[in-house]
Amino acid sequence: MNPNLSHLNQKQQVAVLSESKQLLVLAGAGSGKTKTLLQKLLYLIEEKEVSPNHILTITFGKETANEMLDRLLLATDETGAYSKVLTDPSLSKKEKDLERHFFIKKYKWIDNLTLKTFHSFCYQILRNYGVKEFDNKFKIINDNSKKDEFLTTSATESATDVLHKIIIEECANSEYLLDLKRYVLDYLSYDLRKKKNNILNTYEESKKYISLNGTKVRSKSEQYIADWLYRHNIVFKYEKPTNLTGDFDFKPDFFIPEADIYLEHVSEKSYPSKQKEAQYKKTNRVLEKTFEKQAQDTALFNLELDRIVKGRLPSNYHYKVSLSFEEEFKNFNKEIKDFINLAMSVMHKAKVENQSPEKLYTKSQTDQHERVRKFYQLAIPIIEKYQEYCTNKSYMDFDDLISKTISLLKNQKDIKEKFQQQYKYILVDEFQDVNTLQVELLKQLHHSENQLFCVGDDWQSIYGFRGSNVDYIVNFSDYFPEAKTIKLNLNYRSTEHIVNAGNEVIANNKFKIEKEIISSKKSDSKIHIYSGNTEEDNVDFLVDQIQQLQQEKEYKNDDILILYRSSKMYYPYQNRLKKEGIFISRKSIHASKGLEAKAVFVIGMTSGLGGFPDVRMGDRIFQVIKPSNHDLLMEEERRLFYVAITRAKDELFLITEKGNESPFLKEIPNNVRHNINKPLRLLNPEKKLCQSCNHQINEKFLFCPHCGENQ
Ligand SMILES: Nc1ncnc2c1ncn2[C@@H]1O[C@H](COP(=O)(O)OP(=O)(O)OP(=O)(O)O)[C@@H](O)[C@H]1O
Repeated sequence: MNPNLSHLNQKQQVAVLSESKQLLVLAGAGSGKTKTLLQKLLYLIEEKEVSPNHILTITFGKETANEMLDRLLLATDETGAYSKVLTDPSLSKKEKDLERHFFIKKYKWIDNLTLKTFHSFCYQILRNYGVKEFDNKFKIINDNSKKDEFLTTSATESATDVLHKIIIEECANSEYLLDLKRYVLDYLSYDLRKKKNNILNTYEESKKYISLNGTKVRSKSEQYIADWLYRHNIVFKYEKPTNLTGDFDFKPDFFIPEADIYLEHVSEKSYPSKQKEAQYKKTNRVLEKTFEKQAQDTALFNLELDRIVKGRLPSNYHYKVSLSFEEEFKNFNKEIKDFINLAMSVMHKAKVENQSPEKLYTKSQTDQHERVRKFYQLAIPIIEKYQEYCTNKSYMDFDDLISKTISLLKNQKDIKEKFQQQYKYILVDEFQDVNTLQVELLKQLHHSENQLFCVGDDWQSIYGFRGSNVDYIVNFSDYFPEAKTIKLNLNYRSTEHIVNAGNEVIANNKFKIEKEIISSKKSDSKIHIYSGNTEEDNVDFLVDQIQQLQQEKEYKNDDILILYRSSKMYYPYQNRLKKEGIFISRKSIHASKGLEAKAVFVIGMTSGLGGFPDVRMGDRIFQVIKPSNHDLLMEEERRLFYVAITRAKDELFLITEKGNESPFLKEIPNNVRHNINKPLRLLNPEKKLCQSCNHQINEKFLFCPHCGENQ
């Protein structure tokens, strides 16, 4: 272990040596934030003789925590044995994890460090000290996502299972069930909506409203009548072909057999009903009429419908219908799933923003749209019951881990003091991605006499959609008033063209901290921007360039990285790369944080929906929790682009489609770009076709990489 500060540049050294109680190390990509944080850790232990027990290091992902542990082990293990473990290709990830565990145990000082993710840190606190706040033998409930961090203490049921169960229970109340069904029919059922929007050309197709029992009717008011009858357990026939006198066929709007009543609803669109009325009269039948005007006021309309059937049905006709969830929703499994997913997202977002279901409900009811109000009327009771259920079963989800730890520290001063005394140094990586709960937790843990050391890059904040808020880093001193900031502006990773392109791109964002990042490397080549005429051209180009890098520059698989905004963009490339025997790392940009490679290909640089940027404002339902803003979402997309291009050390390729280029490409300055528009055939005239399979190959190849035939 050697905290040799001469490896650091001057500003990095200042950060390591700083005694500030609240410090933000703010830097551009590749400027050594992680390196500085680790050096700080080593310096504290080695030079300042701080006990590892007094240091808390927090990271975002488990991978990053492991990477930091690896870097500490490598710096400590002078035998070289750990280095061998890490580079041993025969060891699986699981085996390497196990080895890491053994090595940590061997080096006591590393074992005594608290180097954890926010979640695993809170998990540990609640297990050991949370008994007054919650059952400390809690289990983790998650939403079917891949987090396997706490596998051994996970609940056997998922959050979705629980919500589903609760909805079924809630539907024992017929009012709730019918309201949910109305919501599903009105707002979630895609097939019905599709039908509604179609041009209606036949009389039958113009029945575009669907009532609770599945009857298709012609107007919203008729739907209301049908629903009212169904809710009151009254059997009815709609537009049943009828002939009362034997010489005239017609279709009454409604017929209620039990009461022997015919009901016609009259609106401006109704056909004249004189002939029908004559039939009823001739045969002495009871005809009742309702009018469109009455339907405007549901309270009055209810009374009117009640008056119509009163006295003609058994007196208990209005007794609540007993309906079964299974029966009512048997054709709507997908819609119920969508409703549950929406309720889950709302619950998650509300927790991250620290908003109670009660408060959310009140806010939602002032929304001008019925759909939004109705959603919350249905979802809030479910969310409240879900919380009760989880408490009863001692379940906690990932958000609860943090919020319960916060309330533990707030409610129990002795425990809070214990942690404040213990953690004299709190080091936080990737600070740009914190959310409201995480900032609150840090405030609770940080004592004014201790040091809070945060590193991050506001230009790389890309998790706003998951609840993180770039404001915490941009306005750090609003939240930590004693704060000092050190800016690291020397990029060690990328060539000057790439660094300049990054600076120029991010200059288009308004909500940021100004910094001028400088490169430490001269550029050999410009940024390659390829716009093919077809998808095939793009695939050809990517394959060709990878082969050239491998053959001419001897790049290994690890030296090349393919990045995309969304995984769909990779589909056209997938099979071809496999066919060509090219096994290169590929990642979504969100998952590429902290990574670097000699050559980076960013594919799918197109415009429009599903391209890049891909700004989606989300469902209005979420606006109740936190209003979204198009410009801010656009800035987050641009930061995502910045993260993508700054992963490249030497070569950067941006692949787009001619005529459909991403607007971000225009932001790359002309003096650092190399535009390529021609298809590969014209680019590389020295290419030839394989004699056996006709595949286009490099002139120099002795065999075809596609079919293997000698040339
Ligand atoms: N003072 C330095 N001298 C030489 N190389 C350095 C120095 N500081 C950092 N580096 C190198 O620069 C590269 C980037 O460093 P590091 O990963 O710590 O940056 P980062 O700021 O965390 O990056 P990003 O935020 O883009 O993921 C690494 O290869 C690292 O070893």
